[in-house]
Amino acid sequence: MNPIVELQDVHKRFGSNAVLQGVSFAIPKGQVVAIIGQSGSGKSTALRCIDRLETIDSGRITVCGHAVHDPALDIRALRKDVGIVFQSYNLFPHLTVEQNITLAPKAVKGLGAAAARAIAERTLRQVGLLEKAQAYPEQLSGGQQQRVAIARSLAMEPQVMLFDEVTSALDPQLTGEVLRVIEQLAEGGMTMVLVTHEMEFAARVADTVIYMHAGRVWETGSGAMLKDPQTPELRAFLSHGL
Ligand SMILES: Nc1ncnc2c1ncn2[C@@H]1O[C@H](COP(=O)(O)OP(=O)(O)OP(=O)(O)O)[C@@H](O)[C@H]1O
Repeated sequence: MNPIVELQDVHKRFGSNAVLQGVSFAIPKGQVVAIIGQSGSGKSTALRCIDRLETIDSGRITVCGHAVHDPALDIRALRKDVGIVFQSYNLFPHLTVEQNITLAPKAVKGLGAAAARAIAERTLRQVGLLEKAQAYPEQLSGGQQQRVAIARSLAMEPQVMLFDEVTSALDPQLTGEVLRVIEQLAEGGMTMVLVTHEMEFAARVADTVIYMHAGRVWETGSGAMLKDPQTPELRAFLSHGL
């Protein structure tokens, strides 16, 4: 089966800092990949390259048929197929939850008010927050705001979802509710890439776990890899944490 996301020998540097040094991996449709690794190992940069938030120096990235490495890429078309959720939720504070969600479907996809509202209703139900449609972000907990951010992304009906440490800013009791939403998306067959520090979650939900170290993919395997690491680097990472 053709992968829906593929990175081939991707290199990226910021000045003298070679952040990605030949990263390759491929994700079949419907699979979940978790990228783990020490702070600064290049996880977020790899994720951002997939959505062309960073341009790469060399290598190839193909996402949903888009040649992301190509300078002539249609970025708008790529972003319709790829949703990304960050650690910070970036909701508009002066708009209701529903207005936050319907904004892009109206502006980018040209949907009318009723169709956009129907999508907001569906995605809010998906994240368990239908009753908050008319609330403002400040009236919600951090976990609820993050779930709205996920609903907002889903409202564009992406084929691939990228999650960049989406629970890092949350208290432990709010982390669970966000992870449950991601797990339900996985069960629903969404193709996803998760950059995460939640090891137990990565081991349970991801089809493939990728351990990055110093800008390279060091080990790749199923969740079981985290119980039986092969390299001293992954062993050290798992025992010492971040
Ligand atoms: N826009 C940028 N300009 C310059 N350097 C950057 C930029 N973005 C990232 N870096 C550097 O690239 C390296 C990798 O950063 P990246 O955020 O990809 O790591 P990470 O593995 O996701 O770390 P963390 O778990 O702390 O988020 C770091 O040294 C970081 O300082």
